[in-house]
Amino acid sequence: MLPDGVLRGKTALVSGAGSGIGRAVSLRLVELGASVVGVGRRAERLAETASLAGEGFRYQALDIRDRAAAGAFVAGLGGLDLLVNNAGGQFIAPASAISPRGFAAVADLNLTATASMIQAAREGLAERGGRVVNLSLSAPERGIPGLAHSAAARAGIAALTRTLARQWPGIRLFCLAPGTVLTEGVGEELPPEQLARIVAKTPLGRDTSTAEVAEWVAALGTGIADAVSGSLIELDGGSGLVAAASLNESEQA
Ligand SMILES: CCCCC/C=C/C(=O)SCCNC(=O)CCNC(=O)[C@H](O)C(C)(C)COP(=O)(O)OP(=O)(O)OC[C@H]1O[C@@H](n2cnc3c(N)ncnc32)[C@H](O)[C@@H]1OP(=O)(O)O
Ligand SMILES: NC(=O)C1=CN([C@@H]2O[C@H](COP(=O)(O)OP(=O)(O)OC[C@H]3O[C@@H](n4cnc5c(N)ncnc54)[C@H](OP(=O)(O)O)[C@@H]3O)[C@@H](O)[C@H]2O)C=CC1
Repeated sequence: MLPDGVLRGKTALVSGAGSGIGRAVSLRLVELGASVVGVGRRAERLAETASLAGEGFRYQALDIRDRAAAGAFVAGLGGLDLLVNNAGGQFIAPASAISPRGFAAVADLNLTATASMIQAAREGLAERGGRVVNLSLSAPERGIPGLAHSAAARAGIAALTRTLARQWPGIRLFCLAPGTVLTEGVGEELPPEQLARIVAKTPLGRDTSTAEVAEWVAALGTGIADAVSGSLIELDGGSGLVAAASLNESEQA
């Protein structure tokens, strides 16, 4: 448990703040004293987060894939202590059924648009010795049947995180990779029985809660882990050790 007020005076930008992990992260950062700016496409979901967070949270409807709007918004924030790139997602499909446009849409959201967010925030983060936390998937480098596009994009973000950690030593960058977090979003993609089977295959036999992800993001935001940069931290009950997630019924498709 982090001490009360540990993030007082800090400013954070959280993408995908209107639901699931992004909402939990935003609420925890505000609870610890940070001023949080939340973005996402659906203003009504962001407004719900705002009503739960109270003072300390403001929001803007924004599609991170709209480069011009996102770049201008992020640069306009000025000094930034923490950027949480949580907006992301994909559709589940066998690799053989992913069209070039489908691949490009997922690669854009989870890699290229996310990279643009980091680039747009670079100066504001550097001014304050800031930190970046990129939400990823556990063990994308091992391959995830059903998520060829997303695994490729998330492995790309892990490589970008390592590269930027070398090139921008004034900014700490992390990838945080949950295994299964039982959010509404994941529930729309996978039926409960399949989620239960994936969770049962993990060494710890458990899912990861939104509160656990939020606590990790907040902790990374405090500077407690400033001896680290560029790392992929797997918060997944050991799922990545055994490649527990296979989202297609058949491994081969
Ligand atoms: C159990 C643990 C492991 C799971 C861990 C992961 C958990 C999570 O990520 S939780 C979050 C869950 N929510 C989501 O992931 C939903 C997010 N998805 C989206 O927002 C969208 O699917 C998108 C952004 C990825 C794509 O949106 P958009 O650009 O609007 O896409 P279009 O509808 O224009 O389609 C573009 C292209 O993609 C093809 N496509 C779309 N859906 C499918 C599908 N289900 N199967 C195959 N192909 C699909 C679509 O057909 C288009 O291609 P063309 O037909 O060639 O034009
Ligand atoms: N739940 C899980 O088991 C796991 C989740 N993850 C990752 O964690 C992150 C959060 O997932 P989770 O909370 O479960 O799912 P959600 O679907 O609830 O969260 C995704 C968020 O991203 C926002 N978003 C999507 N596309 C865009 C866009 N183009 N511009 C701005 N915001 C966008 C959505 O808001 P809106 O639609 O309003 O734009 C939504 O708030 C995702 O990156 C996900 O892939 C990783 C591993 C496991």
